[in-house]
Amino acid sequence: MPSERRKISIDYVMDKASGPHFSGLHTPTASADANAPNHPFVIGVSGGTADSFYRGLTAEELKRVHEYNFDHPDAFDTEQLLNYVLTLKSGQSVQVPIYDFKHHQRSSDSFRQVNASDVIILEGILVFHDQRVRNLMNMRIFVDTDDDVRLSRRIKRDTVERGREVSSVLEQYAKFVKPAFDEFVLPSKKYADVIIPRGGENHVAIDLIVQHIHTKLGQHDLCKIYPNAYIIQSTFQITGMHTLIRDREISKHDFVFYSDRLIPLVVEHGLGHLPFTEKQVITPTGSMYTGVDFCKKLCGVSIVRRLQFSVLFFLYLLERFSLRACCKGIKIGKILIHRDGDDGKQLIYEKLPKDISERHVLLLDPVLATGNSANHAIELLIQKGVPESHIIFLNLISAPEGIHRVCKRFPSLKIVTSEIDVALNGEFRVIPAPTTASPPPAPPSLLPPTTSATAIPSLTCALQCPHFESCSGCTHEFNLHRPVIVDEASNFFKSLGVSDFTFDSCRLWGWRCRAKLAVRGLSENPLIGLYEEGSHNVVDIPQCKAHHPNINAAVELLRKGIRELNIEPYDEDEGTGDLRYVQMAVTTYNTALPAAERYRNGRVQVSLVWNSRNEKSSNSDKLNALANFLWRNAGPRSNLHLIHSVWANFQTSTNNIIFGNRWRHLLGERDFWEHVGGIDMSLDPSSFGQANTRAFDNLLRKLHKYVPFGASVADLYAGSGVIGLSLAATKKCRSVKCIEINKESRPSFEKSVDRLPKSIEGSISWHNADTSIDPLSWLVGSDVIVVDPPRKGLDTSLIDALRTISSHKVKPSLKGSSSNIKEEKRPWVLRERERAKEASVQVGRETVSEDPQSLPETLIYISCGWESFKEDCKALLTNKSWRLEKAHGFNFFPGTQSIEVLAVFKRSLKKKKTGKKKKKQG
Ligand SMILES: C[S@@+](CC[C@H](N)C(=O)[O-])C[C@H]1O[C@@H](n2cnc3c(N)ncnc32)[C@H](O)[C@@H]1O
Repeated sequence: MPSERRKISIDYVMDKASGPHFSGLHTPTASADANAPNHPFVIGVSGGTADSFYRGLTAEELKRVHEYNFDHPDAFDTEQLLNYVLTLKSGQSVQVPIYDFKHHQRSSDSFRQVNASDVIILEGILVFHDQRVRNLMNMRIFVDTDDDVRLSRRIKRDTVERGREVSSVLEQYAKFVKPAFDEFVLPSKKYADVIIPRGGENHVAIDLIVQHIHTKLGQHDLCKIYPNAYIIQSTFQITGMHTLIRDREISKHDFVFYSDRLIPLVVEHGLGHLPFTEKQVITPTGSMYTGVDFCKKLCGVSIVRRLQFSVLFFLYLLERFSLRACCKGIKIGKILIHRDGDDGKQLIYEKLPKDISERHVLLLDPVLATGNSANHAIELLIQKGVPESHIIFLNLISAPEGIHRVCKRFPSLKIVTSEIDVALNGEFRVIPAPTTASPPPAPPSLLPPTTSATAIPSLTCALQCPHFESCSGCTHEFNLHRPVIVDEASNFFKSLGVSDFTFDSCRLWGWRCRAKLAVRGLSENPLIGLYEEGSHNVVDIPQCKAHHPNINAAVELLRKGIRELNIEPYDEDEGTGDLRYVQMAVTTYNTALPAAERYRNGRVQVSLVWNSRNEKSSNSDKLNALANFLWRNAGPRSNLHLIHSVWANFQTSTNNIIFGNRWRHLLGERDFWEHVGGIDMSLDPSSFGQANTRAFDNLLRKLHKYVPFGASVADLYAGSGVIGLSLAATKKCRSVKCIEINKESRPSFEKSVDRLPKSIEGSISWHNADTSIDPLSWLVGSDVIVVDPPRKGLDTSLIDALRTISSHKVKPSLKGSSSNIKEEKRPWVLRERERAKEASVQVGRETVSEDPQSLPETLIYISCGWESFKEDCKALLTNKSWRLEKAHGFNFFPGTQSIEVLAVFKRSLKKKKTGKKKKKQG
């Protein structure tokens, strides 16, 4: 970034902040209060003193002013500070008091007007002291300045600006300032998101922060920051077209159709920036019309890389149809950027008209990601003599990083785009803005990941949650897009011969669609959240950054209901109280809404875990009242249709198990559907469901690649059978067996099977069984085994069976149906034959379509527990019965160090001894 520009933005912040430490920053074209954004970005800077909010001293205090501790939190009017920040946040201006240091009073006749702003900077040495103030901040910065430097600055300020003696400054420093700093200020450092060593001279840190704020200001603000960036006016039509072309499931026909509609809009907008000359024509009625003449000398240049089909196709459409249709006689050129060279940006080819320097250039690139290739191409055009101001850069999707990079470097060039996404992820793919509800598509990776990019804590991917310190839900605040464990995983797999481990990120915030929260505290002040690390204290987590926003909204409503209806939260020590836990699960399955709006409008299934044996217990009136309260306020008849359904679970045991065995559906739709892995899946509240639905969908789609069409599959630890059913539907499996210990999952399986396409002919069954008992019987007869165990990993008996499977001989008696296999091999089933029959569900053809003698060739291990996975993986590989072929990681739990792993193992086939060898041996 040119230093001159950097200085401008910082000076601007500083300029506004130079008053008494409470400042608003308007981006250059932001208008006053009326247009202030709904959510200004509040930055707390612990560095100076919050002079504006000193209390005026009483007559008594004035008498002994030398003993008054101005550095104690009590010296400030925190309530007023809180009020002012809230007012500014709500879009109204405030009149900040001015403190008179001579008389130790607030000036009665003057104040400073601070208008509502996009960015509010709240500066003061103690601004992190009060939790309520801290919670209002989006970002907390601690300026770490050396003690000596602080003292010398204080001496200078108090003697020069406040007319005090050096000796009195020193006395005050030793008596009050330093002790208060050590007692209140230093400990508050832990609340900072960013600590800046060396204070304001640290330009690298300040630059990072400024960049972060720029990103936070959002897409339209980028256009305010860079007058050379233009975004075409968004309409539902345009968003709709984006939604369609970004959908990975779009048909080719629709992709062509909608791209062909969208691209000309960008091109037309770009053409509007070309210079024109006035021209007069005579109309057929003989009158004169004064208009303009188009710019004649034009050239369209596309940036070409080795890209996936969709991007090349975009370019093709851009050139052939949009440009040629919009601008008759336009010349076309190409710049090929080859990314595999030294630094991934080596230029290898260019084909441009000879007179390019005389032309206006429309530079075309469908996606502007990092901006590296674009800058490279622009430099080349400038070298060829094209003036910077003659270049208009057109693209469909831009990442803020790319806009920053190009606009800063080439301020006279213009960028026209149709959407600006939120950011780039760790793999330098654009992350769609939150309004885009579809999962991130797979736009091209424009650069290979570099180590430096992952080493810097990414502020754009920071959690920024006020509950981080106390809540046990998240363990990591930065680089949500790439948990540190990914590097460990990558090395682990490399050491096992898999060097192409990939990691996919998805939503970084609002990803959790299923949350179990404890309810504790008092009815007038309920705490709804998770346990504090290592304790049984529940931390209230309103507005959790990981939760789907509608879970947060439902939690707030529940809190209100608890208060209004006087519901007693559970008391663990006494075993008393009514409401123990709540499970909130979001369904984004709503076919009445356009796909892009489904995620945002997800509805919440609320399961209230009630401290009683059943619905006839004495406190059940309150349960019904609470359910009705939720339904009345956020059910289908309310303005805010948030709640999908309400369930009750009855639990009285004193152990830590959340759910009891008894469930009751109280209100709303009974069935809860989600669309994942290409199928509609029903999930009862009692069955296991993945919390990160979007990331799970990504995983399933990857998993499909490793299962051949027509395979027979055993899905162990199956839950409701989502993996098995998704394979049955997409891979037309010959047979699918799902094995699950929790019988509550069966109804979900049955309902989901009913929704499978009728064309599926294979046999599909679900068995209520413990995988660890006689595991071999589930393995034999399947080509592919999928295991998705809980965090603790595979049962030892299953690992043993997998390790020894190659030496397994199928007894002739085992031939026949799979149920025969069970009956022969598992005496406990024989003994309980009737019950076992009841516990299995079979759909599809009667004839069993697995080869009872075949042994699995592929093992797909899905793991949510990295440590146990490593152990299981080593155990599977030690006797060489399996080899690891592929491994992929998925960001299922942003904010934590957990990742979900999909590992594919292939069974090592024993080499048959050749006749030659036999002879030799003989
Ligand atoms: C991580 S979940 C996966 C469920 C399913 N694959 C899904 O994605 O929805 C693990 C499942 O294994 C089940 N389970 C745990 N131990 C088991 C065992 N010994 N035998 C069979 N299932 C078991 C649990 O009840 C749970 O449903």
